[in-house]
Amino acid sequence: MSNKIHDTTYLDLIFSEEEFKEIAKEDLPFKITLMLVNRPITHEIFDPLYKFASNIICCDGASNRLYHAFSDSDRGNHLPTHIVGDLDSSKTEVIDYYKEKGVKIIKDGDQDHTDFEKALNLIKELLVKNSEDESKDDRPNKVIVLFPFGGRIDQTLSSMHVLSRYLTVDAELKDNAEIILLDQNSVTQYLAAGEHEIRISKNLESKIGVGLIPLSGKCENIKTSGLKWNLGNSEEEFSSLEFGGEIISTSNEIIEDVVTIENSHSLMWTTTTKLYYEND
Ligand SMILES: Nc1ncnc2c1ncn2[C@@H]1O[C@H](COP(=O)(O)OP(=O)(O)OP(=O)(O)O)[C@@H](O)[C@H]1O
Ligand SMILES: Cc1ncc(C[n+]2csc(CCO)c2C)c(N)n1
Repeated sequence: MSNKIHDTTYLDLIFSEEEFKEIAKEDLPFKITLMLVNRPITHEIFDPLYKFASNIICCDGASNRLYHAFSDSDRGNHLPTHIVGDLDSSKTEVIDYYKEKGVKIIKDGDQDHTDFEKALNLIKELLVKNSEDESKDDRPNKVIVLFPFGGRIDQTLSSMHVLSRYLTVDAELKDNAEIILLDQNSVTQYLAAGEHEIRISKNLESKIGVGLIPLSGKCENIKTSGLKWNLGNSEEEFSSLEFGGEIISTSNEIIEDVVTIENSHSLMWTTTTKLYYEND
């Protein structure tokens, strides 16, 4: 059982008013790794994050997205650090361009695992290796998976499945990093079984459009505080949530500065961004 603080207030430093933008990425109290999947890149999300990222990993065809997201003159200022996958989606000219610029290209033809999983394994290697290094950068690691939603449902559910496994079966990455899934619409993370304290970013996340959704079987016992519709009320100490069962929690709202969640089984926690409500 884990007892953890999930603090996305660090996003306020990045999606902030001008005063924070002077900070160098080396001066951040944490290290950012970006993982791009093969979906359209939104500049209002990507550009501020890029400035602060130490590793930028493209899952295969995400390399084409990054290449075409910037003009010829600006492309060299937005290089990834790694491209990983079976490389059946990356264009040859794109790979050649990035190779020439010194980007690490890691080809893995395995057809039983997605490029998403291959990229997560690479991140695990990079972060775990770093944590064993003498001259290590020992700041906490924030991994941000960019633009994972809104495309193919098989790919999206596969990404959720892989992440869920990383929290339950293979905890090595979880122990070395905090992973969020981010696009212009939502901020999503997994909560392993345990007790959690959640603090959201004021600049990016909205207090409405909140969800608690179990994706790894039934969450037998759950109790929350700080939400408009809490689970486990005064009469019954715990509630249960089950995808396809009686209830899951969607369109919930945050009403206190800190949300607490006590859950017997892992869950997905998701908030909606302010950008979503501004653009909808
Ligand atoms: N339409 C999509 N919707 C959501 N995620 C996607 C979509 N297409 C690709 N991805 C994500 O980006 C990663 C890289 O995708 P890419 O298109 O390069 O390879 P792929 O051959 O389609 O995927 P894979 O080989 O992983 O099955 C995928 O592993 C997946 O996580
Ligand atoms: C049961 C099962 N279903 C689908 C695939 C196919 N598959 C899964 S991941 C992937 C992409 C590799 O980049 C491919 C082709 C499989 N191997 N096993």
